[in-house]
Amino acid sequence: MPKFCANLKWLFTELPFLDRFDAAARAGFQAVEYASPYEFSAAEIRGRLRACGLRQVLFNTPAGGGSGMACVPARRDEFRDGVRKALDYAADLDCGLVHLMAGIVPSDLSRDTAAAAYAANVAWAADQAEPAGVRLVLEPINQRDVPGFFLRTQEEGAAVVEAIGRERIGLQFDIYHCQVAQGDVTRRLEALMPAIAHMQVADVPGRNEPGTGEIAWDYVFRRIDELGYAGWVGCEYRPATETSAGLGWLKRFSA
Ligand SMILES: O=C(O)C(=O)[C@@H](O)CO
Ligand SMILES: [Mg+2]
Repeated sequence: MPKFCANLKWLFTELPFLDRFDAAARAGFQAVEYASPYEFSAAEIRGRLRACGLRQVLFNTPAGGGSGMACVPARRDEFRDGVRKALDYAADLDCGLVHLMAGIVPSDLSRDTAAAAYAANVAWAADQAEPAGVRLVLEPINQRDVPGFFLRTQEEGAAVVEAIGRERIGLQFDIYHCQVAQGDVTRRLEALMPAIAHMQVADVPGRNEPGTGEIAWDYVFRRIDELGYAGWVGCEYRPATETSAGLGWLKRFSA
């Protein structure tokens, strides 16, 4: 069974954000991820991580009021400031992965222009991240949840990873997005595993706990193990009722 970390943007939302670290630790998680630490000082978050004995696995570059901006040429300076800020937080929180948010292609921009900006921004960011000991990850997001998001498929993300170098950046394979956008999840896991640096899970269609929808998680988790994936899997789902009451799937699928 893979090792799971709690996504504190989606889980334990019954509590204020800084109280979610203790709740995650009490629920048995050893690591956490979330979208944005920036509303708090790194010292505040570091204090919670240390008090709860939790590891910080991942967070995102600043979203810029949306889903990032790496594909938008006019926002390059804002993008670069965000990467620098993310790397500062990553150093303070001893976080090895940062999700570089691609952004939505503006309606007046051609996809080729967005792709050129994205490639240049990812390359620049990888040059900043490498000496900081941070591996950037790129996540394709389905077009139903985020229409116009730049990275649409797992293969598009993997192609950028291969172009920049998988030892420098990786693919954030969110099984929920893969199922919604493309399906054929385990074949894509098999084909793209060398590029995958992080995974996330939620069931389809409700984006609730594994076991509440159409995905055969016992088979998927078995294939992830058989493929030798040693990274973390983020629990990025909306609890169907209350977070702790919904954690039974961890036992159900690990039996
Ligand atoms: O939406 C998702 O899926 C994520 O992983 C977010 O962190 C990106 O917005
Ligand atoms: Mg995700």
